[in-house]
Amino acid sequence: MDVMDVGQNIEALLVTANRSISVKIPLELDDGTIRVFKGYRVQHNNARGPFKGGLRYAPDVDLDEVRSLASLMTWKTALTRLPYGGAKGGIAVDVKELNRGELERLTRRFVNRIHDFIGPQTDIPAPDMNTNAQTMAWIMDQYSMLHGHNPAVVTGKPVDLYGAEGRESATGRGVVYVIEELMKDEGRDLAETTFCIQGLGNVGSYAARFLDGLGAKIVGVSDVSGAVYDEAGLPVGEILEHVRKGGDVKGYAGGDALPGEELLTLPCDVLVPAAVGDVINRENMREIRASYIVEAANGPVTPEADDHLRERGVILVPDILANAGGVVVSYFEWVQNLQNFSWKEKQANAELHSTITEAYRRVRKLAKRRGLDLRTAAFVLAIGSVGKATVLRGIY
Ligand SMILES: NC(=O)C1=CN([C@@H]2O[C@H](COP(=O)(O)OP(=O)(O)OC[C@H]3O[C@@H](n4cnc5c(N)ncnc54)[C@H](O)[C@@H]3O)[C@@H](O)[C@H]2O)C=CC1
Ligand SMILES: O=C(O)CCC(=O)C(=O)O
Repeated sequence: MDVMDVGQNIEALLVTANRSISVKIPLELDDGTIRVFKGYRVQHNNARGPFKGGLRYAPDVDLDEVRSLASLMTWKTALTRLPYGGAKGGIAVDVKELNRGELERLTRRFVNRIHDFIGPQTDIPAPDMNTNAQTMAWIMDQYSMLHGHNPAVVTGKPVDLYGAEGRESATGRGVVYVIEELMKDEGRDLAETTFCIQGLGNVGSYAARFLDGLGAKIVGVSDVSGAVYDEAGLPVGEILEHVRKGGDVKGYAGGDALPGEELLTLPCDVLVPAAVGDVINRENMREIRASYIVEAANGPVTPEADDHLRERGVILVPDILANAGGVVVSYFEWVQNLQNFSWKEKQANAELHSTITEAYRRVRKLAKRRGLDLRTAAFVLAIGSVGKATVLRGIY
């Protein structure tokens, strides 16, 4: 906060979440067992508009994690100038332990617990780790049973059910738009640049596909099962097809198989962590060999590792910029739902390109002007914008 002109009183307003919701979700499994899950929704700030942010299903989800992810959403929507605040939610559950019907009931019961706190002008959830368009369809349906038909309560829905063309690929596409700008600024040719990507879920797989399409050389990829490396470049299309059919990276036969965590320290020019948080940390920060890190995941670099990498001259594009493509196209979906109108994917991609490259340009310009790293510059812009909205609305 000290590189910004944010007064202490405003600072106190910005660091605390507006509302933190924790709920108990009892669920009867198909075999008759009763399990009790914990669900969360943290609404961090709505000075600039309704709360907005994803829902994640993972065993280690807790209130602290959701709280910090919710604040990232506030800065992300501000940086990209979307008329939203920030929120995040989740359920502490291992999705592999539940079947489809059980997951549907869990999702619907979660909505029953939080429906009074969400809504198209209040708080609009979206997909994140281990949730997808189907999860969003269940949320829309359950919310509509309680409040009347209302597709705009959630984004990232299936295209056949009020979803926006382009939302599924938007986060990975945005990551690649940012990489293209970064490479231009750094005077590098994508075809001569090597990439390692951690995570081949929604974000990582689309980022890999689009980078491959641009002729970039992807030398390493990983998922929770393991990593694969080939310094000559991996056959990305073949790996993605293997994953699409339900396979994991460990089960892929080509390239050199490695333990998953080794992906992060492989020799490459650009490292794209696109999986979970805190993976680049005190344990491995000295072994990172990439010159650039593009944070496709939320919070993949701990503050200590961030300081260390900055001192070493590694250029890092922060999550609130690099992975903002998802929420940008979520915004387009929301607008289309409110207008009962739908755009073609080409339009969504073009608007995404201009929104994200414009945000990147503003960050890069400020960083250059004030001698800041890209993360600090992005936070200066985002926090400044939320602070200004807070003051303009008036505190009483
Ligand atoms: N889905 C979206 O639109 C957005 C997602 N994000 C962030 O991107 C990241 C990934 O999200 P999604 O792709 O949606 O999730 P996902 O659930 O579709 O995929 C997650 C991927 O990470 C892998 N993974 C999990 N733990 C791992 C580990 N310890 N090491 C290596 N790989 C591991 C999984 O095997 C899977 O390939 C998360 O941090 C999420 O918050 C950010 C913005 C939007
Ligand atoms: O699409 C959205 O509304 C939010 C996506 C998200 O959770 C994120 O950007 O981290």
